[in-house]
Amino acid sequence: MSNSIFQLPEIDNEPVKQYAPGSPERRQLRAELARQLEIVPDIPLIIGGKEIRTDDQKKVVCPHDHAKTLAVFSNAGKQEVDMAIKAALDAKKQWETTPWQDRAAIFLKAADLISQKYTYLLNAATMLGQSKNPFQAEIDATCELADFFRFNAKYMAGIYAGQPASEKGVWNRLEYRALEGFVFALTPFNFTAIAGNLCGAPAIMGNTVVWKPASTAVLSGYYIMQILAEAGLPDGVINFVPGKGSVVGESVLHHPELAGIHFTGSTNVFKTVWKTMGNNIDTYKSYPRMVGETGGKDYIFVHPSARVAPVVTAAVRGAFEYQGQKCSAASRMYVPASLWDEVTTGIKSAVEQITVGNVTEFRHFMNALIDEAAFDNAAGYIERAKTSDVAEILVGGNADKSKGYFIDPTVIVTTDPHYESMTREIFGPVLTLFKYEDTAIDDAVALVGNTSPYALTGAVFATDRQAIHDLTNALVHTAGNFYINDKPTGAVVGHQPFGGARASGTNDKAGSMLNLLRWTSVRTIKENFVPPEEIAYPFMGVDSMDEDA
Ligand SMILES: NC(=O)c1ccc[n+]([C@@H]2O[C@H](COP(=O)([O-])OP(=O)(O)OC[C@H]3O[C@@H](n4cnc5c(N)ncnc54)[C@H](O)[C@@H]3O)[C@@H](O)[C@H]2O)c1
Ligand SMILES: N[C@@H](CCC=O)C(=O)O
Repeated sequence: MSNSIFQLPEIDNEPVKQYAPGSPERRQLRAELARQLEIVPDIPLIIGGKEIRTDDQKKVVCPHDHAKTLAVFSNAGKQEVDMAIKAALDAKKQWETTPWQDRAAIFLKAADLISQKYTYLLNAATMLGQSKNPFQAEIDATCELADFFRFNAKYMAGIYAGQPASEKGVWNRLEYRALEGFVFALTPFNFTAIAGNLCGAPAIMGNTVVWKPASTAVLSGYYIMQILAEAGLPDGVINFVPGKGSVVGESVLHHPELAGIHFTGSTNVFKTVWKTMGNNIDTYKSYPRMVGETGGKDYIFVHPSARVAPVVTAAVRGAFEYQGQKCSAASRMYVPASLWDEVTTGIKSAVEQITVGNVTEFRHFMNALIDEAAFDNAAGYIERAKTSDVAEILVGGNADKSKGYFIDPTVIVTTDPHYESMTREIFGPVLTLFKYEDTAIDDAVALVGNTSPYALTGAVFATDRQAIHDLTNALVHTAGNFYINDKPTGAVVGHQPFGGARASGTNDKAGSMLNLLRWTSVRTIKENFVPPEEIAYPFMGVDSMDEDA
């Protein structure tokens, strides 16, 4: 029985633990890292709550030490993907009719498990498997994931409270149904929180999910599944099927009951998925919802009135935190000639202080790139810049993959605003600077919008209020997350809903009500308490024959 309109508990952001020397959290994290380095979990597929293993075994390795196997996992084949779809469809009836407060309670409990009992488990798995330092793991695997789960409960309740007006004698209601069918969550390697949210957001709205994690993030994904099970998520609501994208995609994208895709990853993969779905449109029972957050070529634009110290900090943190493997990472920067020497000197000297290394040595600001393909791609840009006529390396430029996939933070300076590292997403620790003449500022502003197809994040630095106003207007379509005097990374759930447009995605704003709205299909119900019994309209009741004459 639930004869109440329940209020959720107060929802707040998870505080960030600092891991300072001597702190208890630092000790506990170290112990958990050591424990995880001693074991090699054998990760199964999880379908309908059952653990399933296949002969197609793969490894999760430490990016900072690629000879070290962290876990082994089963890859799904077609048969297992079909089982996962069936499990999602079987679980649907019960889950979509589960009262909203029970769905909310499961995710609120999961958030508490993430932020307390399992914080070191998830943070350590994210550090070792995805190569994050303690701070980057904490803001991702603990804070952002717990925030997504808690704020989604709040947004769900807010959506459900949205009801229409009713005229006298009538009750109009909106029923926020789950989508008809199952949702496919296709998740990237770089944020444990994003992976959890791409499954969690549709699920809290009553949908059931087939989840294909990135192969390099299977370990943290597996722990999310275990936490959700402990929080009470029924079997089959989320089905965990690591596997090759094309194999998993083949069954899922051709299934008539595909109700939506919740994707985060590269632009090319999303376009491929979209094209496949477009070609299959006659197969589907409904028009599947397409929600995709994709790549970026994020900028920092420095106005001549800017203060240099914050620009330097934003450039270094924005470009090199997590080795530049954030879709939001600053990767191109426009600097006025009047500030050029000061800005480049500041960036160079800050970058020279950065060390790159093993995640278990807490002194490093940066760690390894996720895998060899990511390493080769970023190193390629650096090597080409070394021999380019229009580019040179200001600082950095070393790369070594012999033990781990390490690349030094690297700053390229170019005289060509359309040079390849100004236009293409690199997804590595490479920042490119372009100097503009102060007198040609309008041309430089125009470059921001027409240099790359992306429009994810961007930052402007200025102290002149008119300049801030003008830049905000001139750059209106260049970024879905626009920052004034701050770095373009580090959006917080409930504070800066996240997502971009153009080639950067459908801009359905993760961490907001706007995203959850995509996972519901509304039924409007009109109930008439006094149904009319007359067929004739009132105007037909004439007073006399004269009136019609
Ligand atoms: N805009 C955002 O919010 C956001 C956030 C995080 C990451 N990203 C983007 O994600 C990318 C990095 O993540 P990634 O390397 O994991 O992305 P990716 O596109 O390589 O992979 C994303 C997911 O798609 C799967 N996949 C790959 N090829 C597939 C195919 N042909 N069919 C079906 N599935 C396939 C992968 O296995 C993975 O699970 C960057 O481009 C980054 O900008 C965007
Ligand atoms: N939401 C994150 C980026 C996610 C993409 O990788 C940020 O704002 O930095």
